[in-house]
Amino acid sequence: MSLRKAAVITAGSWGTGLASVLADNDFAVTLYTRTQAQADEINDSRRNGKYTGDFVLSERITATASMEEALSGAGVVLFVSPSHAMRQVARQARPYVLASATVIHATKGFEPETMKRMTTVLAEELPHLDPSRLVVLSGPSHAEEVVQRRPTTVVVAADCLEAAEQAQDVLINPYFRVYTNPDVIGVEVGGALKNIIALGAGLSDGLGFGDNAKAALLTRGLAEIARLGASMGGHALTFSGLAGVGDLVVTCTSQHSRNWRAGYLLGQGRPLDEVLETMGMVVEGVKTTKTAYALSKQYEVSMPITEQLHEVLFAGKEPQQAVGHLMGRGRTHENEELADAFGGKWIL
Ligand SMILES: NC(=O)c1ccc[n+]([C@@H]2O[C@H](COP(=O)([O-])OP(=O)(O)OC[C@H]3O[C@@H](n4cnc5c(N)ncnc54)[C@H](O)[C@@H]3O)[C@@H](O)[C@H]2O)c1
Ligand SMILES: O=P(O)(O)OC[C@H](O)CO
Repeated sequence: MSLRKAAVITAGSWGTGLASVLADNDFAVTLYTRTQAQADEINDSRRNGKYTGDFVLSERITATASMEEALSGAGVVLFVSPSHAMRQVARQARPYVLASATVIHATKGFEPETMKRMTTVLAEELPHLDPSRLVVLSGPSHAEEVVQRRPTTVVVAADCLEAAEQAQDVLINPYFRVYTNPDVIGVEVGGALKNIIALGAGLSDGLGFGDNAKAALLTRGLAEIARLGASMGGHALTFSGLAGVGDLVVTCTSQHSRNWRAGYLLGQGRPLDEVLETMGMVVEGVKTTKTAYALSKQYEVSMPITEQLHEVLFAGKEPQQAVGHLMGRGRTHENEELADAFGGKWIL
């Protein structure tokens, strides 16, 4: 059987997870690695040790440190680099990405310097592509479970329905269920912002708080995500879907989560630099906290959890003090819109 060709850029944990899905879906996959040593390891041992441990990669996956070789003839291209590296990686890829390719990104974050979403960065760096066909993939999906073919659901969004359906078509299989969604902004913003709340949930667990605190963080965190997301142009319903609640739940409750684990170590009193060093993998929530804090000011949206986490991460505030601040704020309604909706019915 002649296999269709897909390229996955770059070869971290999620890149490896998605390469495995594509290999299972009858693609010959080329995985772009940052170093020749990593490509050699993958090709020789069928393992990507640093990122997916002992998981044995499909024979259909080949690694290369050459961007040209990775992208040559690829009808499907997946960008999965950390958000801070997306522009550089896309620029490097530009000469080799076919104009006809289905281009999907699965990165959760904003460009730190510009606060731009990843489809914006890709549209700027790949000007020969139709921007309405750029697809974002998001949702509750830890690579550790995807490589073991455990049931997982995700969402793909694009302005162009046909492009979203093409992405759905190449990725869906019996253990990887892919839904389409028209809300590119909502899906990208939801996927990025949940990492902040996951850091907070880890911090809460590291401090020894209980399930009540975590449920509060999830619920009030979702309110913040939806407020900023809607101000940026996302649709409220997206935040109650896979790219909102779904991803928030998995990232705040799973020990696979890099963001939760980083928060947990911070909660145990470890300094941020040391935590990031220990993790060895990207913890998107740290840079995203800085961006979301700035966006909350720009859009004049109240984001108290993000604000307190920002103080803890970047201004040396003690986590206990941040919790005291959150719990001791002035009294408010749970939801202003709901209070307004019931306005006539309150007994005054
Ligand atoms: N790991 C998961 O389960 C998972 C699931 C869904 C989404 N994501 C998202 O996918 C993205 C990637 O996460 P990950 O967990 O695979 O990260 P990772 O740390 O496992 O891997 C990152 C990869 O990017 C490469 N890289 C880092 N900096 C680079 C640079 N400057 N230039 C080129 N390459 C560079 C690294 O070599 C590595 O191959 C993140 O936005 C993350 O939020 C991850
Ligand atoms: O491991 P994390 O915290 O980077 O989260 C990975 C995915 O976004 C979970 O859906």
